[in-house]
Amino acid sequence: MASATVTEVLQRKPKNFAIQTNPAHDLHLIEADVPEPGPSECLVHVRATGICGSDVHFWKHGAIGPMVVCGENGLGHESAGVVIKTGKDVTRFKVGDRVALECGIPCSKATCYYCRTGQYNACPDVVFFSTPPYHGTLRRYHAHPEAWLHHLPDNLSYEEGSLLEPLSVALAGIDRSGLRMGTPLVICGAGPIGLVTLLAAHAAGAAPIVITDLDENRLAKAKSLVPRVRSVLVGRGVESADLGKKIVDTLGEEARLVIECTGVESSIHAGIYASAFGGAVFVIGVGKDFQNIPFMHLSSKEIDLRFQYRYHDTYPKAISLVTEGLIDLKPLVTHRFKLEEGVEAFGVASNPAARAIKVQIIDE
Ligand SMILES: NC(=O)c1ccc[n+]([C@@H]2O[C@H](COP(=O)([O-])OP(=O)(O)OC[C@H]3O[C@@H](n4cnc5c(N)ncnc54)[C@H](O)[C@@H]3O)[C@@H](O)[C@H]2O)c1
Ligand SMILES: OC[C@H](O)C(O)[C@@H](O)CO
Repeated sequence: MASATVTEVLQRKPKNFAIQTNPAHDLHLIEADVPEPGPSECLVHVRATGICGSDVHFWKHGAIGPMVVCGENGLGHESAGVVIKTGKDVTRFKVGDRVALECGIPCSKATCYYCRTGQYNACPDVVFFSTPPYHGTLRRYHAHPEAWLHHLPDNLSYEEGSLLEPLSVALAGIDRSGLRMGTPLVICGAGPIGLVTLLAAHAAGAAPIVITDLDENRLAKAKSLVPRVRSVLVGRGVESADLGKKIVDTLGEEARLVIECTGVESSIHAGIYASAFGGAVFVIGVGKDFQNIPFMHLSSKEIDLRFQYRYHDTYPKAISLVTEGLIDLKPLVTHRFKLEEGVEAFGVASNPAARAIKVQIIDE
């Protein structure tokens, strides 16, 4: 079937709706201009965007650590879509190509140590769409540098394309954590990041695996995704050392690796107490600016406490893992909304009673 031209698409859907927040925590739908792609950019009709916890955080709290919402700020960075127009220097994409958007655009200068050495997630001049002051990709039309678009194989839906972003976070963490086949693993938190980490760790051969959460429904979801996972329901107010012991009992041994996906201090502590001598607690979750650590416990058990910040070079790997059938991201999507219903979608994503895992905003 011939691809629709930009004129046809814009005739059918002329309004470039976007979801924005601001320092007054006012989440709203706006109509933005349709951007003209630069010479090395593609204009993308964004077809699917997942709502991330950080989007909710920017809306409700106005900041994540040093990233502070200072003005009108468009949200969304888990997106996939179709190219509807190309800049004059674009060589790898044509109109009609289906793409996943990698939303952190580093400076890529040879003078940038981090870009030069491949650690582009550390580029100090990165433009990360949706992180203030940059608008996000939760909009109908978005101009994206061709270098940071990835071809979406035919057997991957736009939704799966958007889920490559949280999968990227998990893959980056798993890669740097040194997880191996047979590593006894604990995953703290069964939100989207914990669940994607579970899928990836299962595919990578971690065994046995325990996952924790405060929410029984999320643990049930984990079990439905990976039946062999063992779950620990975290009671509020339980001492972290006691919880650590319960996790060890459930795992059957002390953990060689804990991948922490909540950023909550007590959960990090429980992970530390569940670790073996020489083990590692690898923190993906983000949380309070200052947190205490059980210093002498870490010291006397030589437990490494390490962190992950976004990702680099994960999209091609993520695409292969999903295309080859090792990781199925589809069951993570629990709710779907139209772009025009974006504010309502955020209401569901931020309401625990709605039991959402991944809320998607779809624009046909
Ligand atoms: N490092 C990075 O680059 C990066 C990237 C993406 C997301 N994140 C962070 O990862 C974390 C997880 O993201 P998400 O989208 O899954 O968030 P989420 O809030 O949807 O899920 C967190 C889960 O942790 C559970 N939880 C809370 N306190 C707990 C406790 N004490 N013990 C066990 N479970 C507990 C919650 O019930 C929830 O299910 C967030 O902090 C997010 O900001 C970090
Ligand atoms: O996956 C990317 C993360 O959600 C972002 O780094 C966010 O936490 C702040 O921009």
